[in-house]
Amino acid sequence: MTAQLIDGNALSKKLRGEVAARAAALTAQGLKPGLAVVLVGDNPASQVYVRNKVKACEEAGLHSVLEKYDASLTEAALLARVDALNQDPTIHGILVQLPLPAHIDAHKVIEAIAPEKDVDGFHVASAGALMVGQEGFKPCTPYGCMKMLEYIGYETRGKHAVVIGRSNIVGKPMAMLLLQANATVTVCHSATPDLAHFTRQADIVVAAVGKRNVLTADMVKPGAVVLDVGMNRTDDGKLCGDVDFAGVSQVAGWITPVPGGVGPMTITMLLVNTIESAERAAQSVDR
Ligand SMILES: Nc1nc(=O)c2c([nH]1)NC[C@@H]1CN(c3ccc(C(=O)N[C@@H](CCC(=O)O)C(=O)O)cc3)C=[N+]21
Repeated sequence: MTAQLIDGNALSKKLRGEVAARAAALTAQGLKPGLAVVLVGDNPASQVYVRNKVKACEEAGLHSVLEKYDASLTEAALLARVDALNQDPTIHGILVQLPLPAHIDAHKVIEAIAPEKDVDGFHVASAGALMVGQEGFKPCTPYGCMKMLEYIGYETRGKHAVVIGRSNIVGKPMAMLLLQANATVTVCHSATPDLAHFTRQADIVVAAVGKRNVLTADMVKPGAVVLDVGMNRTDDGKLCGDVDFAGVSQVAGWITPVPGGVGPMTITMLLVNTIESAERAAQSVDR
């Protein structure tokens, strides 16, 4: 292994400590920051993620409410819950865990969240703000990736970044953040004919496809930074990313592991967005 590891757990520990200090200061002022997590159905992966989010809140001194509903919950009932949380002054962030059951229109639910409580950064208003460079919540996973680049002191200006994947929650916002950080950005996806042609030119590769071994050693420029957003399982049930870690870590300069890389950073940035939202709420009360 020649690449240096970008340790998402270590960076998370540092950043969550900062969140905890800000949460303590707000709490002392009489405003306890609060996150509501809404889970519909019994997707086993979602159960684990949601539990991790609630646990992270507790450890950082944030108040959290977990609302669990069974898969038969109607769209109207969910929209009514979101509206109640929008009105609730003890809640500063609302996260509706995805995926939602097929009978519920996820877009409709996300658009129902008040943008000032959209700590996932999934609302069209948040996406639009990111696109035009206005203030708004950044989606947690790409935001966490940018923090990892900052952590290793990586200068993105003038570098070529290749993002593999074009989802609304990772690929597209990742490209926007890198662009804002003065990188030259290429977005590749399932219809890109020769992926390796692009990745071989990249100083930064972000793999966000959801498929194992999308990126192999022969596709990586020596010294490149490789950020692995994938969350997959090997045949024997172990968690793994989109990157062939064993091979790519022989060529790359920096690499994120899975687990212990981007995953914990996603939760960390959720806490950061929530504390930010609570601080904004505190300021609007002060005035
Ligand atoms: N509204 C919404 N917001 C989300 O942010 C959201 C979502 N829905 N739906 C599902 C995905 C997935 N996601 C993860 C977050 C952290 C880890 C994480 O901490 N992973 C650990 C390992 C966890 C394990 O062992 O399973 C790691 O990589 O080290 C993983 C996955 C957030 N998501």
